[in-house]
Amino acid sequence: MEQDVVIRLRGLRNQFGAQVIHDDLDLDVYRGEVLGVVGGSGTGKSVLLRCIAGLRPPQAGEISIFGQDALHCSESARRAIDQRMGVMFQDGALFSSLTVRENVEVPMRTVPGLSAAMRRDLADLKIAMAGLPYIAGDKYPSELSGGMRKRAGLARALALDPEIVFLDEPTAGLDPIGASAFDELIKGLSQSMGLTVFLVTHDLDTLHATCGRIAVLAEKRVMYTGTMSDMLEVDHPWVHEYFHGPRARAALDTKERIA
Ligand SMILES: Nc1ncnc2c1ncn2[C@@H]1O[C@H](COP(=O)(O)OP(=O)(O)OP(=O)(O)O)[C@@H](O)[C@H]1O
Repeated sequence: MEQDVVIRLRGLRNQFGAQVIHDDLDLDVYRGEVLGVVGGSGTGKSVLLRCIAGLRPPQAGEISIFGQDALHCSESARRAIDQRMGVMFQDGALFSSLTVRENVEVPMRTVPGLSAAMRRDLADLKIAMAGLPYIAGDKYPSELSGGMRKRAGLARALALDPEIVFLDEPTAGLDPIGASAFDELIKGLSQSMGLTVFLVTHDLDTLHATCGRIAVLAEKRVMYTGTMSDMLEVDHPWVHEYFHGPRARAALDTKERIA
């Protein structure tokens, strides 16, 4: 059966001044999958995420999202695309002067006809979906632990019932227990809501626990895509070191112990 492509990138080029980050980059993301995006530091994983999420335009190439040209459409068409996607940044990127509930309500303010009471109820639902206790809604970001801030960032990314969520290093800085709880949360949300997840990570445990497919950024493009088993067969030096190094072996041991 043909898979439904929700994000299609072709010939993408991103550069800052003379520094070319991506050149002729192609990638397809399928509906309902959790795609793990990996690559050495500075290979442009975050830049790619921001580019697809509409936060910076590429210098060249095509981005199609939900079958629509996301670069050359009207502003209202782009807004409609954006409303179907949510982004969670590394540190949650929450507004420090707003409570968690108010943060989660921010994207809802763009939706006409939602009363303040409805926004509040919906925000509480998203806060619960992200695994936070009800009381967290009244807290300010500075009053939360790092893990709770990430969950609050996830609740905000889920605010508009997105079909795609972008997660930038969701487990960075979490202790192993917090990280594996977050992995379970992502997996659960993806399975229960049919979410497509574009997940930038360095975390091999997260790749094992949540990702059906992996895309490797190297040499300015997506060099390999495939399952974890496919990655183990790749003989590119960085890919081999990453998937066969000591940390990879430890992650594999953990996975086998849990299975
Ligand atoms: N706004 C910017 N202005 C200039 N250069 C930038 C900007 N944003 C990113 N870069 C450069 O683009 C390159 C890719 O950055 P990016 O943050 O996407 O890498 P990454 O793969 O996510 O790295 P890491 O794994 O270390 O987080 C880096 O060399 C970075 O310095």
